[in-house]
Amino acid sequence: MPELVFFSGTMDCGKSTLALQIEHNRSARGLTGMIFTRNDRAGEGKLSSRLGLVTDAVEVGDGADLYAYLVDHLSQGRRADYVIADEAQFLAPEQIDQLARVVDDLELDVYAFGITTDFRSKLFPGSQRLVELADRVEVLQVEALCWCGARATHNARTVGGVMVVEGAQVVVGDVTGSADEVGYEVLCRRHHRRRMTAATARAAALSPDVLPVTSG
Ligand SMILES: Nc1ncnc2c1ncn2[C@@H]1O[C@H](COP(=O)(O)OP(=O)(O)O)[C@@H](O)[C@H]1O
Ligand SMILES: Cc1cn([C@H]2C[C@H](O)[C@@H](COP(=O)(O)O)O2)c(=O)[nH]c1=O
Repeated sequence: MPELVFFSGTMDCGKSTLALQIEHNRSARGLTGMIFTRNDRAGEGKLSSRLGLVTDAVEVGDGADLYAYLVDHLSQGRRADYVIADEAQFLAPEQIDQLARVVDDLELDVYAFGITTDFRSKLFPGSQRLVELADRVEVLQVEALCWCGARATHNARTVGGVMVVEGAQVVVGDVTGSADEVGYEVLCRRHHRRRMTAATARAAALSPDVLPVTSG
């Protein structure tokens, strides 16, 4: 039976790498994938991984109908044996419904990849719909780690290394942002709640307030 599978995790846990591996393994067996993405850091119409691999993809625009796109593609006599949707958190809930219809009516497997929650630990609407509709939700096995060594479960947005909690839900960026620009850092829940990033933890450790008091 074809399935809608949601591969979810924090930023930087290997989702796009797995998407590219699934694509590689299937195309090596002569299958053809339809690859959708939206707002990849590498630019429009790209699916990229931090390991350096990149492939072309169909950039999903606002209001695009993914089911109609596939029906049109197939009715032109072109092939699609399975579907990959990366950065699926950026898709609208209706587009997730369309992907579910691709599974049920076109009988294609759909593999969706995305982060579940935003920098405020709120569900992205697309991810919420995926959790509601997916046949399976798979959590990535390679764990991203918080600076404290615990498993990272949350995405923090940072400016100059300091966690921020105000701003638009969507701001494309990376976990390797330079000091003064908007970036992201993955944290465990404890440190996300305390808004303690690697930079602020380092600063706190160096603060004279926490140095041992010397007598005399
Ligand atoms: N230089 C490197 N050497 C080995 N693995 C790396 C390197 N850089 C990144 N990675 C791996 O790639 C992962 C990020 O992969 P990516 O597919 O871009 O993540 P995601 O799509 O989940 O944000 C990291 O968690 C790490 O495991
Ligand atoms: C937490 C959070 C992230 N984003 C953006 C930042 C990146 O461009 C993508 C995630 O990509 P990745 O391949 O999983 O690293 O999402 C955002 O727009 N808003 C957020 O709150």
